Amino acid sequence: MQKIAIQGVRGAFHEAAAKKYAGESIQLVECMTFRDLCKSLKSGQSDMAVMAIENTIAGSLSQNYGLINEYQLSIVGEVYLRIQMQLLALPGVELSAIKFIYSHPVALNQCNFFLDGLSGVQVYESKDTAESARMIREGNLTDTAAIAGETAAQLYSLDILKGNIETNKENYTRFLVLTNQSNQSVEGDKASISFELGHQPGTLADILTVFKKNRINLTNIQSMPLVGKPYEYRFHADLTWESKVDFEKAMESAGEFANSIILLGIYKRSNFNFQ
Ligand SMILES: O=C(O)C(=O)C[C@]1(C(=O)O)C=C[C@@H](O)C=C1
Repeated sequence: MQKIAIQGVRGAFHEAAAKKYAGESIQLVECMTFRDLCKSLKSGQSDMAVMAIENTIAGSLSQNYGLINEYQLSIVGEVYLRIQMQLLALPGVELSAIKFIYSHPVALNQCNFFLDGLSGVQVYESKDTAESARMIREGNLTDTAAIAGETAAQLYSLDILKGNIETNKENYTRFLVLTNQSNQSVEGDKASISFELGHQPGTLADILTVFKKNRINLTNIQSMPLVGKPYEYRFHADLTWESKVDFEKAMESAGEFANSIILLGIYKRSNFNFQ
């Protein structure tokens, strides 16, 4: 059975993403931080890892781009999940009794509109949505609610006090599937790369022009600070193409413009517009 590392515990959105990618029969390796997830992969404790990378409300989980580079991991796939957030509490507890709300910071960020409308409630960041739900059940906390998914409600026998509290219904999280072996799948039609550029005028424009000329579509570009080199950056980009030859040519020319360029993985693109 495949051992797949996730950030969080059973019932977290990461579990749903892992199962969407690899099927129901997997062995979950629960990691409480994204760094622990990378360590689990590196040490061989897990065969694959699933890592949230961007959300359509909360934005990018920028520290994760840094971790992928730091641990030299490869990307073998991507998964999109529609995310619906529920306010969960012990059965019988009413909203007026809630004094504390716990959830993962990215999950809280997706519910700012709902949270802003509450008064007299303290909101705390926790490691995980499902873990917050479990804490309420195990501690029998009658003044506390968790923001988590429906699966967590079922698993920890909690009621939904308020359903679908995400700020916008078009709420999707993109997860990356990572391994410790290099990956350049021949069937892939999407790639993730990271590169560093010289600090001269036009270097970013030059490399982007290479992609444009070779009909490569950029689906995302991020910059991450280079530690120890203030105000210098490493870029992470996701690329798609119609013809693989275009991608190969683009990578060859891009190499001339970048100080260093790393192919993090070629994989099959996935669609967020499912249902
Ligand atoms: O706490 C969870 O359930 C998670 O799987 C984490 C996480 C994230 O890191 O973005 C995953 C999906 C949602 O965007 C909210 C939280």
